[in-house]
Amino acid sequence: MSETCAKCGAPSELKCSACKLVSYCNKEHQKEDWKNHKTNCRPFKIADDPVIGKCLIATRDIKPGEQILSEYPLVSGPRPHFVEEGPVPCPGCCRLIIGQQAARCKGCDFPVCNPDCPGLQDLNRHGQECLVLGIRATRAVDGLHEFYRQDALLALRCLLLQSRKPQKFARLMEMEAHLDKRAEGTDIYREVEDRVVDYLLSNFIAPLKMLEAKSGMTVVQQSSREILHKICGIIDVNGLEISQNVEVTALYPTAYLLEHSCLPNTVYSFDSDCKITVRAALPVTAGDHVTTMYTHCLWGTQARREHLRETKYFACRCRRCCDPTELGSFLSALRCIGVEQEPCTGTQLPVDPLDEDTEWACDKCDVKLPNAEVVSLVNGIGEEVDNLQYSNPTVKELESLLSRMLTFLHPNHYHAYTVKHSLVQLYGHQQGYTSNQLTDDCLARKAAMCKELLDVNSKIDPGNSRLPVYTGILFHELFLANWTVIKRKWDMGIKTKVKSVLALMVESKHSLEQAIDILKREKDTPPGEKLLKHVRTSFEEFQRFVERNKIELAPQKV
Ligand SMILES: C[S@@+](CC[C@H](N)C(=O)[O-])C[C@H]1O[C@@H](n2cnc3c(N)ncnc32)[C@H](O)[C@@H]1O
Repeated sequence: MSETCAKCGAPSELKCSACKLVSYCNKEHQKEDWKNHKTNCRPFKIADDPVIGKCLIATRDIKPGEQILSEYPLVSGPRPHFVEEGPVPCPGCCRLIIGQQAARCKGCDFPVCNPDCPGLQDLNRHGQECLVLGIRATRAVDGLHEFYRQDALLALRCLLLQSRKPQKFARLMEMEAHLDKRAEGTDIYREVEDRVVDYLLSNFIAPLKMLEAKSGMTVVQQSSREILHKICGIIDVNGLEISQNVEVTALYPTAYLLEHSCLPNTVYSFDSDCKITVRAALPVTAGDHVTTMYTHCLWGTQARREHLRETKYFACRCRRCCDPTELGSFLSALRCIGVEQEPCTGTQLPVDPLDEDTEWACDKCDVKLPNAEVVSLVNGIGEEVDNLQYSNPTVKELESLLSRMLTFLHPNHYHAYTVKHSLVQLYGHQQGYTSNQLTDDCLARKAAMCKELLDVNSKIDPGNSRLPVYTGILFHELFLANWTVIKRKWDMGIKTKVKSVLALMVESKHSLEQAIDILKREKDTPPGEKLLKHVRTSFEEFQRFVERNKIELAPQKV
């Protein structure tokens, strides 16, 4: 980022407010430079689409890795999850704490990480809401989660913005809340009414209104039920979740306009002050919509579309959703078992993936399946996978479930993917399957599984924007499988003069380089940082081996 004037080179503090990428020493130089800067400033415009609403359209070609926007949130706060038990976020810093054992805020008695947490005094964080929460005189004895509802804090923070930062409040109120889909009588209305609206109104806003009437001073101008419902809708539809040791939800002035695609062309990251930076993950051409992903990349089309319908109130029609094969990944596909007299080896795919009740048809025989049957089969297998995953499974248990599910599911089905991704991390590590104990066949199976899953990832996440840690793990585990094979061969005197060994060395180096390249961007997340450390250690060991044995490989970039 430039700290000298883009026009004259003098020290400068005034940044272009749109892109924050260039600085000027004064307004005149900024104006004079605009002709030159406007082609590099924010590379998008805001458009209004009849289906999507407001969205961002690229105004020039953008290369992968290039910054698209960077900005601070209008407001941020504890993620509004309904918490019935377990850890809760500290209202000062949003780090998770055990409420029952935690210290309490001196002002309002809410559980906090530490009474001196700097966020407790900060007006942009807990500082202002604390004054309102402190109005309630009673303190919790039992039912801590009912008494101190962290899930209502962000809504209160948004409400209080109107007196302190009216412009930010006005921008917030422009956001889509989908109130028509959250009207009285819906489950979400009842949930929000009970958990947030009644809670805030009866415990804090009503007493605040009495104080306002007595003093003649107004702290919150608008505090009706309707406005609180609207705020909760805005948070649910537009909030971005930040999970870096904290549980924060934040609302951004421009980034909220990123529309959804199941094949997004951007990736975003946050710094410790919740500043978001959005970069291109794929090449973006002038005129393209600038997109992100609101749902889970590793879910099949029906699960993703249902999630989007229920939480964001729209029907996704992106390229991946329209394609029965999901871009050739076959993530939702089933195996066709044919009929009794004529077993089949074909693949069952949805006839119309955009129809929630689509028929499924085989690509080889005439067998068709009703959607209800597919849903029941897939949900049943999904439950088995979840139950097994929670029980710390053994390799044998996972292998057995995988072999049973593959009677009905395509090998790339997302339930099979989950089991295989666990298996590749246990082969070579779990007792009985450590690298010394693995048979050559098992090593070959591990490497093949890694490659299958990497192939799926390259189709559904070509920009490595959604699955970087999954992909990093796969490249590293592929390296570990190959590495064990190489060392075994080496010990038998089969060295790089043998073509297959040299090829394995080259593949190993490539796997490590790919893993490091992808994980470098994840170094600020706890799982990314931990994995990157392991991969770098493997890379150093690999390099020492190459040097010691004077092996000639293509030049190394990392
Ligand atoms: C975070 S907001 C994005 C800004 C919004 N378009 C607006 O006008 O304020 C999310 C909402 O945008 C719309 N949206 C986003 N992506 C969409 C898509 N791919 N197809 C249809 N609607 C979409 C939906 O109404 C969704 O609930």
